[in-house]
Amino acid sequence: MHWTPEHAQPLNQWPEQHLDVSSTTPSPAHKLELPPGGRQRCHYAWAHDDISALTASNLLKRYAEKYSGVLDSPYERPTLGGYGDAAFLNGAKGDPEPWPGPETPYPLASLHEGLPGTKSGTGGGSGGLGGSPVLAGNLPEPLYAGNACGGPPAAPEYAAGYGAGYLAPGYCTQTGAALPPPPPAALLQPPPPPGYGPSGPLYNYPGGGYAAQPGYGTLPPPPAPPPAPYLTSGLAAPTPLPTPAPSRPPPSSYGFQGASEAGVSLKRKAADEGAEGRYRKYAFEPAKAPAADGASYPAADNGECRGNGFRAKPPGAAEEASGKYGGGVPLKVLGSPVYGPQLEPFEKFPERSPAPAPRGGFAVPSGEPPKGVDPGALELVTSKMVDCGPPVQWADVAGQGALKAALEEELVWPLLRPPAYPGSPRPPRTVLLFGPRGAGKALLGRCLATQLGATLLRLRGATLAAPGSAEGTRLLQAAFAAARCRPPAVLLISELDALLSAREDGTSAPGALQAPLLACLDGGCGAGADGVLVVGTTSRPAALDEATRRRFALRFYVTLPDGPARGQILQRALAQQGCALSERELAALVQGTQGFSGGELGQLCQQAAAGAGLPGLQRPLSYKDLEAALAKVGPRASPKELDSFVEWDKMYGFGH
Ligand SMILES: Nc1ncnc2c1ncn2[C@@H]1O[C@H](COP(=O)(O)OP(=O)(O)OP(=O)(O)O)[C@@H](O)[C@H]1O
Ligand SMILES: [Mg+2]
Repeated sequence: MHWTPEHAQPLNQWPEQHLDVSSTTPSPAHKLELPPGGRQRCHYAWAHDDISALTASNLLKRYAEKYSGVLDSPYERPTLGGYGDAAFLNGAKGDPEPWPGPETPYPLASLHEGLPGTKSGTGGGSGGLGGSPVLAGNLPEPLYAGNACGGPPAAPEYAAGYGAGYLAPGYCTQTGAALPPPPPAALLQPPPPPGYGPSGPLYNYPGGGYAAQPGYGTLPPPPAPPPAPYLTSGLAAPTPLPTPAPSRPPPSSYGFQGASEAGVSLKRKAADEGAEGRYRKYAFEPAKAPAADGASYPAADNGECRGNGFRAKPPGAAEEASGKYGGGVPLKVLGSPVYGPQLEPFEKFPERSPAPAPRGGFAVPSGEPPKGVDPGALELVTSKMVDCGPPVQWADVAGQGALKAALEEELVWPLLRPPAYPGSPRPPRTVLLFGPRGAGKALLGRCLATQLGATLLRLRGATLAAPGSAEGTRLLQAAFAAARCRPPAVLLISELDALLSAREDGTSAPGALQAPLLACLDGGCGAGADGVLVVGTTSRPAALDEATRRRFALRFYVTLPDGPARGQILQRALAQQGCALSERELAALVQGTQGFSGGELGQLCQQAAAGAGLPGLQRPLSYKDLEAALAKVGPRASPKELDSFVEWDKMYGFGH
């Protein structure tokens, strides 16, 4: 390029013409072919001459702001002298050494194309000065992105495709009008994507990704790492974030039924494993001599249970601590008070203490004497229906380990523990035990009363229904009233089906006590009543209509005793008669009594004693006596009947 008259224009007009940001095509005249050093000097001389003191002051101020942003940025910057504007600031005065610029002439066209608002000849839009790595990458001059002003190339660790677009080129020499606003801090401090650090391999962003950027002021946030198809070959895709671990499902409720099923099943499995398991207290007590008071199963919960809050107690301690059917030690351990004072022998209700202490959710006394109840019926109930039998501990029930654990966890514990907070689920107040006759349903009902330290009232459906509907209703109401009057109380209604007398078509027979029963269940166990647990038992669960069935919050199948349980029942029953069979004989007897219920096993022993003509136990029973009795006593429950229990349990039972 040669000298033209244009260059003879006054220096103060040159910037308007040659740095016009609206100019689209650089004039060839703008290109200087001076040696780099001389060109720089020339430029700076023009600028220095053109800028007034005020403008210089403003520029200094603006650049000071800009540099403060750069200094704040976490990026490692090139040395200050590497920026063209540093040279601009220092000008000819402060630049001691000549710039180590390239030897080749520097094209001014690059400066124009990099200015904001400059219409590129290729239609690429304005990327701002060095704002587009794509633009920089496409330029034939490799040093453009690093320094458009003839300075040294950008720091080598800042590859043109990465950080250079944000930093170095944006600070090249510009007039005050063309200066872009300082880049936002977010742009100066974008954390490099994983695997794309400044010293990492060059990453080529897609061209379209930067072309639309109008300038620093409106730059979008740094782009996220693109998907794998955009990656250059050999560049590993960013490591995907590890999939977050699935959150645990929230607990459904804090109710007793919300207990972890796995935990429950484990416990029940352990209970089934026998006396060595964690729930040793569920193990049937070995045969013992008859108790001094004549009770068949002396209370002896010395199962040394650990971990469920109930502790073993020395024989007789339960009676001493809490009287008959007192909760005793277990209730103390649970933090519930002992239900001792009212638990006298159940010939009559004892006198109530004037101000009973609160005893958990189950033990809140009604405080109201029964009203509207026939006094005669009430007297009859209190004198005849209160159970005075010995306490029954879990260990007194042979087998049924899973069922016992379920009853304790889902019924006894929630009843003994007061609600954790207002509005917490109300513990169940009704439970239905169904199964073959003599399977131990009533025994379990008595055990529940013992565990709760509750007064036990026993009703028989057949007895209530016998005198007629009116009389049966009076007795039923009196029983519920008596239970409410003296909480805690367990109302054990055996042969529940006898109260309903359901027909084949599902309707009730005339004179049945279904309606009074439902009314009593709603009133005696409803939300307004506390301290009463109703245990209904039946060997005909199919006779229960839906309304009655729904009134029982829990429904458990009481199965026939299995082999080990049969052996335990037989051992204890025979021990009471002074009979000690050898292991082989006992095993044979257990084998021969398959399908027997606990009640039928007791009948077998009685029959053996009667057949041997030994009412007074002159001699111990022998195996032969039992063999002879086996010919007369057999299991009553047919396989078909047992199947029907299983089916009903599947449909309406709670399993265990
Ligand atoms: N698992 C058992 N362990 C010890 N004794 C048992 C067991 N099952 C039943 N018995 C004994 O069998 C007899 C009958 O038991 P229970 O009255 O509880 O049976 P049931 O299921 O209520 O019968 P029903 O349906 O006729 O009312 C009782 O003496 C009881 O002690
Ligand atoms: Mg019974």
